[in-house]
Amino acid sequence: MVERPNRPSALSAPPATGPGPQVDIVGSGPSSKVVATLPSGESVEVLLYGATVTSWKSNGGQTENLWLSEKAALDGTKAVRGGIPVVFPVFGPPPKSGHPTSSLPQHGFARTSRWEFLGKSASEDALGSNSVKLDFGLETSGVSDEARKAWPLDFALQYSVTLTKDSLQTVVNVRNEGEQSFEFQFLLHTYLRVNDISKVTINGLLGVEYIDKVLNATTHQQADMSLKITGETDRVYKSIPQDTTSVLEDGKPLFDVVRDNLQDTVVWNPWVEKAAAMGDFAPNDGFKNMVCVEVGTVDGWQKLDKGEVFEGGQIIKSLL
Ligand SMILES: O=P(O)(O)OC[C@H]1O[C@@H](O)[C@H](O)[C@@H](O)[C@@H]1O
Repeated sequence: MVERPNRPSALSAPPATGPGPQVDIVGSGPSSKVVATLPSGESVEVLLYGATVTSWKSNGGQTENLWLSEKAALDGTKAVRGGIPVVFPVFGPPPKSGHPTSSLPQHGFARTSRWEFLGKSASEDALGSNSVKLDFGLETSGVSDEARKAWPLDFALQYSVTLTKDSLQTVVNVRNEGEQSFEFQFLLHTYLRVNDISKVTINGLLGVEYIDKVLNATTHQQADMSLKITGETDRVYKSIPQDTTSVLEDGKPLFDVVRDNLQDTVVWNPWVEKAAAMGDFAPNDGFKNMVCVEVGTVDGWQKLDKGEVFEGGQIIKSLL
């Protein structure tokens, strides 16, 4: 073999590519869901009804990070009690009258509409770690006649759910497809699973102003570094400067919830009486195993003119 002095050195071999993520559509009709599993075992399940994430497992598939009620309706008859329902175009009860959302039900129609699965894209980083992104779409033509009549505006939502080994990213893209401008609110109603609510602390809200819905919607300021849940809690933290809200249990970090272009966060736990009053909340003492940390834009309204787009979302890191 002729030796060439300037022979290029051998290119390093590309990393061996193992099997990629598995994505399946399971079930049929209103119960259809998309299930994605990484080769390392982590998984996510997204019901087409509401594009509701109903399960997210990390640690090779051994740790469920989301709380889902044992009585959650998963057949498209009712918004899912648990997981990550998508709230759009209004948060909470709509303004009583005089606003375009006034005739809509609490939390709008996105969580009770059937979304379309737009497809998956998988990727692998330099270290061979996989991720998978699932895209879902909902537009004006996909909502019920009732919802369209109540909010007759042309919109398109794209919702992307990306699973990595230790995180779940959920991002929405809202587009005004019509001639008229519109206003909306958006929120990701995430039910995080915890072992014992009495040991949970929530950090990252110090100094932030909040509306306390349990105290007649009065305004307060978070004075303690750590928020503890010791009773019914329903607070809207507004315009939070720091982008991460951390959930700890027994002093150990459980989750970091990182907001992207969403300024507000609702912290909700129904506690004993409210939990018992909800027909789809089970078991009754399930409130001990969950806390909702709901990122969103719900203080005031986002306005989109014709053709404009808004994008916002979260990354939840499982730190267990
Ligand atoms: O029962 P729903 O409509 O799912 O709402 C649950 C809770 O959702 C929270 O986001 C609200 O702040 C609470 O006031 C509300 O009770």
